[in-house]
Amino acid sequence: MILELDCGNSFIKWRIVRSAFATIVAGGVVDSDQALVVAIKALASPPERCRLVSVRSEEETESLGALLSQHFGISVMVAQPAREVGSVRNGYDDYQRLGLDRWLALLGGYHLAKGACLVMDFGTAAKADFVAADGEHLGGYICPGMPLMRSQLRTHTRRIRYDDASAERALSSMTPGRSTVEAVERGCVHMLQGFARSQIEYAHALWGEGFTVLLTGGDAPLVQEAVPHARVVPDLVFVGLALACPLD
Ligand SMILES: Nc1ncnc2c1ncn2[C@@H]1O[C@H](COP(=O)(O)OP(=O)(O)OP(=O)(O)O)[C@@H](O)[C@H]1O
Ligand SMILES: CC(C)(CO)[C@@H](O)C(=O)NCCC(=O)O
Ligand SMILES: [K+]
Repeated sequence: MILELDCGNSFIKWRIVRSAFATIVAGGVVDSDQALVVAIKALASPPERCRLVSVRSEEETESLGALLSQHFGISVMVAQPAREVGSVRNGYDDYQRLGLDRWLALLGGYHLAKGACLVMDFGTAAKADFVAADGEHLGGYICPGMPLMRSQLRTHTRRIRYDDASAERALSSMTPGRSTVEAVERGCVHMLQGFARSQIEYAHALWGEGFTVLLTGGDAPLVQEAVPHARVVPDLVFVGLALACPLD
C-alpha cells in the first residue's frame, strides 16, 4: 500500500493505492497534518510507503514527513523540482521556481494527452500551463482562485458578508445576482471561466485544433460547463506524482 499526498495551500489531498499505478483503495481531503494522521490511523491496513508533493514551506513539508515516519514508520519520498522528466522539459528560466503542483499536473497532463496540452488547476490559486507536442513546457499563468477572490472581497469591503451555506446555494444558477452572495459568487465564477476561455483562445492561436484541455483542482467543476471539450481529471497531480516519484 502506498500513501500519496498532495499538500496544497489550503488542503491536503490523500489517497492509498495498491501498487505504483494500480487501484485506489481509499482517499480524502483534510485541512491539517493532525487530521491526516487520524484519517490514516483509521484505515484497516497501514501504508508501507509514501510519496508526496508539497507547495508548502520546506519546514512544513519536513515536519509532515517526520510526523508520518513517527506514526507509521514509513519513509517518505518527496517530489523535487526537475529540469525534465521523460520528454517533458520544464519551461521556467529557473526550473526550481516552478510550483511543484503545476509541474506534476503538467507531467500528468502530457502523459494522458500524449501531445500538446493546456493544463488548468483551480485551487486556492488558478493556474494554466502549456505543453507543446514535443514535451516542451512553454510556461503558464497564475491568478487568484475562487477562495482568494471571495476572501479579498469579504475582507476589503464593509458590506460583503455571507456564510458558506448561502454561497453554495448561490451557485445553483449563473443568472445575474439578485443578492450580494449571488452577485459575488457568480461574479467570481465568471472570472474563473473567463480565465479558462482566454487560455484556450491562446492555445488555439498556438496549435490550432491539435491540443487537449485538462482541468483539475477542487473548483474545476465550476469551470467545466464553460469549457465543453475539456477533460476533468481530479487526480491529475497524483498522475504526475507517480511519474516523478516512481516507487517500483
Ligand atoms: N471535496 C473538497 N474538498 C476540499 N475543497 C473542495 C472540495 N470540493 C471543492 N472544493 C473547493 O476547492 C477549492 C480548493 O481546491 P484545491 O483543494 O485544489 O486547493 P489547494 O490544493 O489547497 O490549492 P492549490 O492547488 O492552489 O495549492 C476550494 O475553493 C474548495 O471550496
Ligand atoms: C502558484 C501556487 C501557489 C499554486 O499552488 C504554487 O504552484 C506555487 O507556490 N508556485 C511557485 C511559484 C511559481 O509557480 O512560479
Ligand atoms: K493542488
